[in-house]
Amino acid sequence: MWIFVVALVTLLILGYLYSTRKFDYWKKRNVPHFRPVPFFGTIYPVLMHKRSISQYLCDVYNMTDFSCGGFFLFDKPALVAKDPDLVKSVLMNDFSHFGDRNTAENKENDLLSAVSLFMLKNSEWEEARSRFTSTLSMGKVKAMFPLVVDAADRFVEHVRNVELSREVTECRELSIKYSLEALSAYAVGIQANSFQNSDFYQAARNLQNATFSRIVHSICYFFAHMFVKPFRMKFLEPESVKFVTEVFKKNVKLRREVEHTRVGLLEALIKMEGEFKNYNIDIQGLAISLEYITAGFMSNATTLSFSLYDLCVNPKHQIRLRGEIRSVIAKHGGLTYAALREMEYLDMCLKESLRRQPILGFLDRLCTKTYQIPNTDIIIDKGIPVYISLYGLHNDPRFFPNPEKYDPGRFAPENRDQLERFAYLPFGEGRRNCVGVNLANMIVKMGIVKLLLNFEIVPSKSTPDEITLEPSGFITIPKREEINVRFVKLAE
Ligand code: HEM
Repeated sequence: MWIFVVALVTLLILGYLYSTRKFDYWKKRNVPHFRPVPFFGTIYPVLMHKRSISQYLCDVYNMTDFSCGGFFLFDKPALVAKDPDLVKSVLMNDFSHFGDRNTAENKENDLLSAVSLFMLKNSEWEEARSRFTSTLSMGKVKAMFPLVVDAADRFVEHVRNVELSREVTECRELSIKYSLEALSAYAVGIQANSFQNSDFYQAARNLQNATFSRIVHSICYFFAHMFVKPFRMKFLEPESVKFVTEVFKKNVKLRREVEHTRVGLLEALIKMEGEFKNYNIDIQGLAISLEYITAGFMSNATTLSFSLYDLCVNPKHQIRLRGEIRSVIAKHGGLTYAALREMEYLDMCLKESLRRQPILGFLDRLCTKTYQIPNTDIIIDKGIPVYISLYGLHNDPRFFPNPEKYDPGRFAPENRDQLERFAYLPFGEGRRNCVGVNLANMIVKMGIVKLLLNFEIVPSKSTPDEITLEPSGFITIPKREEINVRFVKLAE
């Protein structure tokens, strides 16, 4: 018994000493920081599900007026870059020090996530990025336009047949269906039939569903790497990955057997077999197709639903936008790719919604070489994660006066010069920015345009004054059943 007690006390003392050994890291460097507690560092609000990762990083951002703020991931010091010049250095100028993300490496148990562009590191990332980018050239995105129009037409048809008779429509769920419909025809080569709640829709929906287990896994992938390998964690829900993999393989096989004239992602992935070394279509190819869905469809959908909410509760902007849409379409003789790109007010509205609710609330980078913060004597070591809080920057009154106000005018051409470029980063920046930005813009804008051409979006009896967010997961998610609106048919 005594031996057991002594062993336990010794273990606790050793654990305490180990977990606190770096707790003077930020103090020594005069960087303002949250005060850590043994074993947990400063991130217990995230572990207790009181704050999402994004909210927590915003708390660090707001804690200080200094150019950066420190905190502790368990025993490990980490930094939030606050000053836009420092943000620029981390994301762009000093990319050679910050080329990787601080995500767990887990090739053994979770190969498909490990080879995703989001997770890859070093030279493997460079190669994968050029493969991924080649599937999203301007020409390819333009070629997707008819597929997106088709999906948007089915979206309108669904609203007309099903939603118009409802008092309340939950906008996010609806946007998820449209977004998957718009992406899957290109990315997996099938019509998703989301509006009929198909099996494919269910599987894609579940890939990153905010269940307790997925939330724990994503917190560990970003913040607590030491648990990922021992507990054989997987970033995406395994059963859904299996389902999407089968659909992918079946459709690749079909494409090989029958020559297709359509230019889709699968054709591009097959073509890569002769073009890239270190490329296997069943691993790297599948990872690209899967990442279109994981990185793309929820982000598009949530962005669209926030935009529709903003237009619903700001009717004067909705009316102005509808006016622009009609006049640009009339000028072009139809809703063409060029017409969509010319809609300036649409662009301003979307930018403002992404400012208020960035879908990824933070960017993360890993310091891979000792680094001196410019114009200071602060040196940070290799291995220190550096975060950029998009919530913090996008809601900072220094860069966006009255940040709580919905004001698309901030992004009007005449105001663009006043914008602090590195304080507005909904798609990230630098060489690791969002590879799907053009496609995302096309899909989200098309959804807004088609809906506004056919319907008025008005508040329902349960439309909230403000959207509250889930304090979990790593992407921004509104609370369940939160974005409620009502669709009303426009007078002919
Ligand atoms: C409105 C929708 C979207 C938003 C707001 C969004 C936002 C972002 C952000 C903030 C990042 C991190 C950038 C950084 O660290 O600097 C990112 C990365 C990424 N996004 Fe998107 N995204 C959207 C849609 C898409 C789509 C449609 C795709 C795919 C077709 C996509 C694929 C990716 C990939 C693969 C990365 C990782 C890039 C890399 O590490 O090289 N995203 N996205």
